[in-house]
Amino acid sequence: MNEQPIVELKDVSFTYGCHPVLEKVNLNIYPGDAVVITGPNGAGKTTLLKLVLGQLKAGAGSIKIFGQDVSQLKDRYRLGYVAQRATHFNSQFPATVREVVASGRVSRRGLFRPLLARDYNLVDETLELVGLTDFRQQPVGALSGGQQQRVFIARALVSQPDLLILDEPTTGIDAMAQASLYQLLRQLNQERHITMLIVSHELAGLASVVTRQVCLDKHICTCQCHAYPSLEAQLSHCSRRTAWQYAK
Ligand SMILES: Nc1ncnc2c1ncn2[C@@H]1O[C@H](COP(=O)(O)OP(=O)(O)OP(=O)(O)O)[C@@H](O)[C@H]1O
Repeated sequence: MNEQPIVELKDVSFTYGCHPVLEKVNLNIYPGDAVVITGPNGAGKTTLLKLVLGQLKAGAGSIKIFGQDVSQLKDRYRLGYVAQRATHFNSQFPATVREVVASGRVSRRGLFRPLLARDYNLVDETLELVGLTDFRQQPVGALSGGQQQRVFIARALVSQPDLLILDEPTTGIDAMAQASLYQLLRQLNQERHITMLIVSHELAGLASVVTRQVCLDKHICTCQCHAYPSLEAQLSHCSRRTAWQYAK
């Protein structure tokens, strides 16, 4: 592939104190990819996302985002991030859905520059895209878990990121909300061409969304891009592998 990767991890290692978590991890993500990272609890998946976001610094190796060293990246709004358990929201929190989504525009505009009419137009378009137009004036704490997850996806999308990063996006939401979230993610990737990096254990549900799966165990990241006749076969292999790792 000649295209420049959006994310390029080369021999990345990371240690919390004296507890090694990632060792010589290599991973490239290209424009248009929808990559899911799976692996057992404690494998280092969230740690890897934090390294990509520049929230943690690798102990060894290099991380490039849009071709720049992650520590030099200026346009942070190009990375849209929905954290794990983003939906564990205080139900008394007074902000409306529209206000929470609009706050995602601040990183694009700059902290001291007020939002303009065109920013609010984009907020409303994004609310429409995620199916929350009718809820825009409601307090975000009053929404269901699945609806709140959409609010946070909209908040990440409204800065018009080149890469959307989602950590366990389906945690705590029911099967119907999960199915509609998968449909939204598929639409964002296939129709809007948004590149995605998703951490999830929900392999079956994501089969129709992702273009590639990466299995992360504590030390090794294995990309099995072309080894299987179908994505389903690849996912099935990785599920078995993960189950085996749990059983160890
Ligand atoms: N701030 C921290 N300080 C010390 N150790 C940490 C810290 N954060 C995570 N760890 C440890 O690092 C390892 C990897 O954690 P991480 O959260 O990246 O795993 P994960 O694969 O995302 O797990 P899960 O699937 O449970 O979310 C775990 O053993 C965890 O206990």
